[in-house]
Amino acid sequence: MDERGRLCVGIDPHPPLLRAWGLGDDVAGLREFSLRVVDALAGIVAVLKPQAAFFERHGSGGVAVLEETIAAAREAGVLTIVDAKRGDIGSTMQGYADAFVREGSPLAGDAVTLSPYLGFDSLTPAIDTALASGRGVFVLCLTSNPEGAAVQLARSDDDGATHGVTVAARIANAAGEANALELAAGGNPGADQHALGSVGLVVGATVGDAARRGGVDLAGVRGPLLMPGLGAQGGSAESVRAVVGTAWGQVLASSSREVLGAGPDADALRAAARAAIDALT
Ligand SMILES: O=c1ccn([C@@H]2O[C@H](COP(=O)(O)O)[C@@H](O)[C@H]2O)c(=O)[nH]1
Repeated sequence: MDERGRLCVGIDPHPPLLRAWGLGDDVAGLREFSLRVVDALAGIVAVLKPQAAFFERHGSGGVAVLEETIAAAREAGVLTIVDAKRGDIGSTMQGYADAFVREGSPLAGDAVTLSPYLGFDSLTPAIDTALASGRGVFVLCLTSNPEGAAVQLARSDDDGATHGVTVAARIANAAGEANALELAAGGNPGADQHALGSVGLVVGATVGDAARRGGVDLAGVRGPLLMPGLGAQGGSAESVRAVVGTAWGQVLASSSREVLGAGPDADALRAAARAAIDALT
């Protein structure tokens, strides 16, 4: 990010995009699309984010393309976040951890997105496995879709001590605690205020003042903020700034359809990505 800026481009091979690129909605089209995106953008963006759903919908052949895409990105020197949004009871979570963040797994990028709906602590196997293999996780906190707030900004009143704390704030606080432990274990218990831990949050570029309303201390998380929603969902560099306030140094904003829609021409893809990077600078 220091070298290339704050943009992540999602690899979301929607059927209409495949068609617009002159490709079939099949495994061959998926492969061509994904490898062209890696080839065009690997040298200029900080991170690529393949959306697992659009690979899985093609069955085992699609999953093989996801593996090939992750390997191609690694070979080309760009980080990947596999957007899989996994979450389950702890014992099953270890299976997801082995798939998505374990060293040597063909489905492991540099980080994976996780859903904390079964409780933040159910994610421990994935967080531990990620840390052990030099990878990271991004936990859903304030998602970009309008339906998310009903759950994420709900306030719990299940015990007197935490009465009125939002779900999102609990997630953010737990991520902050994990990062504080990691940073302290690394011999940096707060001396470098800019150091970030490996447990990031997903915070939509579209959520406006939800962090303030939900009592979510984004700067206090001391982890990266993956911010989808640029472009097609209405988010912009300005809306990102409004969402994060003083946590700007943690931002990795993400766009899929808006950048991908500029293709299939590689120069046009690169120009769209550069424009987004510049806007975020
Ligand atoms: O809160 C969230 C979490 C994940 N996403 C994912 O990001 C991309 C957005 O695609 P666009 O084409 O830029 O809208 C997509 O893969 C989502 O599943 C999100 O949008 N919001």
